[in-house]
Amino acid sequence: MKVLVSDQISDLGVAKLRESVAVDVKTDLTPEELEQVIGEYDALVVRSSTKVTRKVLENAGRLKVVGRAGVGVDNIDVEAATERGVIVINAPEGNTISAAEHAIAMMTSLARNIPNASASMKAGEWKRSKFMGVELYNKTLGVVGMGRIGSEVIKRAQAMGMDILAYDPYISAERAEKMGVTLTSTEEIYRKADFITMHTPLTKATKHMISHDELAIMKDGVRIINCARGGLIDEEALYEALKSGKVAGAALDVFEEEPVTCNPLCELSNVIVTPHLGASTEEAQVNVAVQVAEQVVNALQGEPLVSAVNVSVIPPETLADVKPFIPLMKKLGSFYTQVFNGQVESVEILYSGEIANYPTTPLTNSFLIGLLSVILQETVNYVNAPVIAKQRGIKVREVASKTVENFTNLITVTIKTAEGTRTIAGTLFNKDDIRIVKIDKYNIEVVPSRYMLVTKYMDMPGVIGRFGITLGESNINIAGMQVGRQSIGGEAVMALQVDCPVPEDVIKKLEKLDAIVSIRFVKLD
Ligand SMILES: NC(=O)C1=CN([C@@H]2O[C@H](COP(=O)(O)OP(=O)(O)OC[C@H]3O[C@@H](n4cnc5c(N)ncnc54)[C@H](O)[C@@H]3O)[C@@H](O)[C@H]2O)C=CC1
Ligand SMILES: O=C(O)C(=O)COP(=O)(O)O
Repeated sequence: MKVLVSDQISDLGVAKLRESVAVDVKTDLTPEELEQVIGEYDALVVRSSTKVTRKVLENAGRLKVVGRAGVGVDNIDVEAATERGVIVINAPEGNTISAAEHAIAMMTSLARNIPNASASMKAGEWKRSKFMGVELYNKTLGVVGMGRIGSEVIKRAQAMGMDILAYDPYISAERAEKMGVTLTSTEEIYRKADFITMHTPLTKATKHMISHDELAIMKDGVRIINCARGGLIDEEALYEALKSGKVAGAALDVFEEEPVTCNPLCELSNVIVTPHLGASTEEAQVNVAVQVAEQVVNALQGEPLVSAVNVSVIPPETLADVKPFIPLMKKLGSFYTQVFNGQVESVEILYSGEIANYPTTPLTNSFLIGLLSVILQETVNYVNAPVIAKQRGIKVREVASKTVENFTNLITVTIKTAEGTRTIAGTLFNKDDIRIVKIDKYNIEVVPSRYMLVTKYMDMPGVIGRFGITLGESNINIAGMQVGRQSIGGEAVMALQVDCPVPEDVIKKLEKLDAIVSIRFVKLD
C-alpha cells in the first residue's frame, strides 16, 4: 500500500502512516502533476490546498481513501469520490480549539485595531487617537453555525461578557439552552448583532449566505469575523459595505480564492487578514495529522472508521462494542452468497438483543460487502456497498429488537430472492467468537472457517461416514463438523470445516453419493 501526502502535515502524522504503509510526501505538485501521479497511490492525504477534483479521482485507479487532515472537505469532490467507492475521511476535532481561539483573536484584534496600530508604531508613528477601539463587553455576538468551533467561540465570548445570538438549523433548542444561548433566525442576528462570526461549512446552501441583502439589514457599524470559509460571504458585497462604512470592520482568515494574491479586501484599512491560519498551531497540526493517519490506515486495512464523511461510521464511544460484529456480518454476507442461489430482491436485517442499542448501519454495510464482494470484480467497501446494492435494485432494511431468546445478541438476515425467502443468522460467543446459528430452517452452530463444505442431505445412517471417507481418499482433512436437522430421516444440513480448498472433481464425487441433495464449497476470508 502506498500513500501520497500532498499538503504539509505534521511529521508525526507521516511517521504514523509509515508504521504501516509506504509514504511519499510531495507538497509542491501542480494540479496536472497530481493527476499524473495519483494512479500509483492507494491513499491521498491533504489539507485545504490540494484540490481533489473529479479529474484527479478519475485518474486514481488504485485510490481507496482520501484523508483530510482538518475539518472542511470543500476542496474534495466528495460526490465523485463516493461514486468511485473512495472513502473520504476528515479529522473533525483536532483543530476545533485552535480555530475557535483564532476567531476570538481576530475579533479582539478587530475591536482594538491591533494589527493597524502595531504596523503604525513599527513605521515610527505614535498615533493614539487614530486607533480608538470598542469593548466586547455587553455587545451582542451573532454566531452562525453552532457546531464544534461555533460552540467553543460561544464559551469564550460568554466569558468576556458578550450576549450571544446563535443560528444553526441542526442544533436542538435544548443544547442551545444548556449553553445559555438563544437560538434565533439569521435575520434577527443580522438586525441585532454588533459582531457576527461565521462557523458553518461551505456547501451549496451556505455559499454567499451573506450578500447585499443580508448586509443591508445589518446594524450600521457591525463587525464581521470569518474564520470558516471565504465563500460564505460574497466578497464583492462585503467590499462595498466596508467601503461605505456600513460594516465598520472585517476580520478574515479565509477567502473565496486561495491562496490570495491580489484580493481588493486586503487593501482596505478596516479589514484585518490572516492567510488561513485557523488550524495552524503546533497542537492542532499534530492532532489532525495523527488522527487522519490512523483513520487512513484503518480504511486501507478494512477496519471500522470513526470519522468518514461519506460512510456511516461507528461513533468512537461505541466502537469497542460494535467492532467485533463486523467480521461476523462480512462472513454472513459472503457465506450467504456462496451457499444460496437466486437473484436477491431485498435484505432485511433484524438486530436483536444488546446490539439493537447501537448504530447498526455500518454492520449492515459490512453484510453487503460480504454479500457483494463474492460476485463482483470491483472492490466493494463501506462507501460503495449501499450504492451498488441500490443500483442492483436490492432493498435493504434494518429492524431492531431489544429482546432475544437464548442469546445475548442475534443478527438474523432474511433475504427475498426470485427463488424464495432465505434466512441466515449469526451471533458472537464470548464477545468475538463467531457462530452461524441458523441456515434456513435449521438451527445449527457453525464455526465459520476459511474452507468449508455446506451440504444438504437426507438424514439416514451411513451418509456422513461415506462423505468423510470420500474426502479422506482425496487427501482432504476434516477439521470440524456440525449438523442440523428438523426431524429424524428428513432433510438435514451439514457444515464441514476442511483444511484446504476442495477441487471440483471431488465435489462431483461427493454429489454422486447416496442421499446427498446439494453441496456448496465456501471460502471465507
Ligand atoms: N480557518 C480554519 O483554519 C478552519 C476553518 N474551519 C471551517 O469551520 C467550519 C466549521 O467547523 P466545525 O465547527 O468543526 O464543524 P461542525 O460540523 O462541528 O459545525 C458546523 C455547524 O454548521 C452547521 N450548519 C450547517 N449548515 C448550516 C447552515 N446552512 N446554517 C447554519 N448552520 C449550519 C451545522 O449544523 C454544524 O452545527 C468547517 O466546515 C471549516 O470550513 C475549520 C477548521 C479550521
Ligand atoms: O480544517 C479546516 O477546515 C481548515 O480550514 C484548516 O485548513 P488547513 O488544514 O490549515 O489548510
